[in-house]
Amino acid sequence: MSLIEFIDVSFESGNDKILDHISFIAEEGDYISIVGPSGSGKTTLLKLCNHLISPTYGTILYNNKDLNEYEPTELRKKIIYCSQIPCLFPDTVMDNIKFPFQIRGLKTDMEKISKIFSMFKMSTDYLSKRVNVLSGGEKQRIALIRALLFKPEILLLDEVTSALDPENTKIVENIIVSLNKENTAIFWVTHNPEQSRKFANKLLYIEAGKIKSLEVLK
Ligand SMILES: Nc1ncnc2c1ncn2[C@@H]1O[C@H](COP(=O)(O)OP(=O)(O)OP(=O)(O)O)[C@@H](O)[C@H]1O
Repeated sequence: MSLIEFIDVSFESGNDKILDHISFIAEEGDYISIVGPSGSGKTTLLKLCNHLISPTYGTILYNNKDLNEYEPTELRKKIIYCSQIPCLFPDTVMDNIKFPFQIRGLKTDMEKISKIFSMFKMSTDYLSKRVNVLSGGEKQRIALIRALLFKPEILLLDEVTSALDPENTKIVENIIVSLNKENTAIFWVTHNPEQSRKFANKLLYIEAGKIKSLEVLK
């Protein structure tokens, strides 16, 4: 079943065509690797899916309904974007981790938090640390933990292992694969050729704002 559908979507800024009339369908349970040269429009595509930006032409459907018809805050509980440079509040790790509970009007669940930290093989001692003392790789993992506390329908990942060592990259990849098995659709922008083909069922190749191919891998 169609989960996200781009129908003739363009994104322009001034005279620049950043995405140029692209159309594709992502289905439930898809794991799509998005690849292409630097500046080809990959991040722009992810931001459109999350309604952080809007198409200047064309339509995006989510569950067969125009993305514009969803209330952005509600949409972003279901479609979560993790940027390459983690976007964390400049407070403690705990302040960041509490956020997904707060926006849902829920009490912070320490058991749930401990469980997810252990999945990432991270100590909960990080909770009291301030974000500004964390390394780039630690920030990437904290942002992922925050994104995964409540299972998204679609997870948009933008080079989220770029600052991680091979061991932590493997841990993150395994977590993402398990999540995909539980039916979360994954869109993963990566410059790592091995990572792009290992787990995905589709490979979307973008060049100069156009889709050059959508290869079915499995
Ligand atoms: N809002 C905007 N206004 C103007 N130009 C933009 C805007 N957003 C992106 N661009 C430009 O569009 C192009 C595509 O950007 P985008 O970040 O989507 O590329 P990318 O494929 O993700 O690149 P990378 O692999 O380097 O992260 C770039 O040249 C960028 O500078």
